[in-house]
Amino acid sequence: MENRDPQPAYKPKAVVLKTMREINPQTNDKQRFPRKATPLAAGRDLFVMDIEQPTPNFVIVKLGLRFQPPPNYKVVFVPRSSFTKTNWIMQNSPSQGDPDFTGEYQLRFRAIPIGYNLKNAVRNLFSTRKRPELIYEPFPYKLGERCAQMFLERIIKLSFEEVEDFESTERGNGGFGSTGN
Ligand SMILES: O=c1ccn([C@H]2C[C@H](O)[C@@H](COP(=O)(O)OP(=O)(O)OP(=O)(O)O)O2)c(=O)[nH]1
Repeated sequence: MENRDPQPAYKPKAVVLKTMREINPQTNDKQRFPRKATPLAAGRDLFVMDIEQPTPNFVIVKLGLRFQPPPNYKVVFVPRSSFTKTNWIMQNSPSQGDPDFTGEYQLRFRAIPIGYNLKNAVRNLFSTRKRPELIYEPFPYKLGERCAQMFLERIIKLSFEEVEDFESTERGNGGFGSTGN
């Protein structure tokens, strides 16, 4: 009998992403390669391959990866949703990787203060040795742990057309809550 399945399995052809790895001798871990958490996951999880913390509220994570996407593609990095359980943010999320960028990818994170050290604040009034007044949560990801996810996206070619007016819309200039809660 003829197969009349209205939704035949969609098997898109993979776009090949040329990849180079920076192996950190400290981890020397080739296993930690962009990985899907489940077979149908949309993104590939990324691992902390190197980490620097210049200040208590600033962390640079090196992903140990360089990519050369085909010309009309870019890589995009976004945090894992579980990251919202922490008081850290990926500062330029969603971060974009240009197809002509050949360096090692890094992600930059900032902490939101979770408290105030009153004792240090008072001490700072009387001392030249400054102590930290704001309190931050420790950065949640350690070397080798999953820290974000990546996507490959098509770049849409853009050209601008300057016009005098737009077709009117129901929303018009309304934003920032104009449609109610
Ligand atoms: O989180 C990020 C964001 C970007 N990049 C790399 C890839 C990207 O192609 C390049 C430049 O990024 P972008 O154009 O967003 O940065 P910019 O601040 O405009 O700097 P530039 O003058 O280098 O373009 O930096 C990262 O490694 N991590």
